[in-house]
Amino acid sequence: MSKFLSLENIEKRFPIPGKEDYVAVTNVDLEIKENEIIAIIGHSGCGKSTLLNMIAGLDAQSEGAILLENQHVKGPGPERAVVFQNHSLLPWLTVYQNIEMAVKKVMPELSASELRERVEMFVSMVNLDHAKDKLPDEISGGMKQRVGIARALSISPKVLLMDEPFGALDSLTRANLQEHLMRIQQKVKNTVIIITHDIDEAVLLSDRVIMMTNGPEAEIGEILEVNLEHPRDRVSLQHDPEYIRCREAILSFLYEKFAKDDE
Ligand SMILES: Nc1ncnc2c1ncn2[C@@H]1O[C@H](COP(=O)(O)OP(=O)(O)OP(=O)(O)O)[C@@H](O)[C@H]1O
Repeated sequence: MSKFLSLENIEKRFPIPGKEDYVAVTNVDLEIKENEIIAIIGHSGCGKSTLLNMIAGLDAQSEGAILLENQHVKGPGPERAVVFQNHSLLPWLTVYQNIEMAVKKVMPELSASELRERVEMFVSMVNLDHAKDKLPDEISGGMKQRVGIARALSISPKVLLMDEPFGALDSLTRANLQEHLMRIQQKVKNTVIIITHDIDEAVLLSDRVIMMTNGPEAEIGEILEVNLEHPRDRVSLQHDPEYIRCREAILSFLYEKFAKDDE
């Protein structure tokens, strides 16, 4: 089987004026399968965003290669959509228009009716039909994040990259968005890489959890397989031995093997 997304021996160094380069991440080797959901977890500063930005093509690695379906990643592209923590919506456009703009840009060949159909499908997918004509300032943080997810998915990316997408939200809104994501993922089944600080979120959503050691020179410390069927139900999982095993493995990695004093 051909490879889907490969990170090959990635290192990222940042130049520091007057000093040696800061090596943020090093030796990162990872094969990600199509339709796989990967969570990346690690203490603050271990290079999670750095890694995601390189996969997004927003920043270049210093060493190594990133290949998506055998093509080198050299810059941003519509096959890799990103959702950030602070939903970067355009404030002067409505919910509908924010999604429409993305679709228009990536799929200029669509007719007016195909465009409308596609935008409406993604507005509905995140249950925002009632708010489609509102401006970002007129909706809640959780709703904004749903628009960000709909906008990212509306261009049919091969890979959805999420940098702590629910990090700024309260726990109930966060749980609600996780449900949305799981439901949508059952339908669209694309490959997802999600950065999180939240152990339960990592186990609930992902097929594998990539645990990073602390920086500088952060590396992949351990990779945990989450052997739980999708769709998952957060309530029944609480008592599932596999869920408990995964939680404990991450807790032990973060707070015993790679504990960090300043957090
Ligand atoms: N442009 C830059 N110049 C110099 N150092 C940088 C730059 N960007 C990131 N770093 C450093 O690289 C390391 C990794 O940063 P990164 O933001 O990827 O970590 P993170 O794991 O995503 O952190 P957090 O969980 O706090 O968001 C940090 O020590 C950070 O200070």
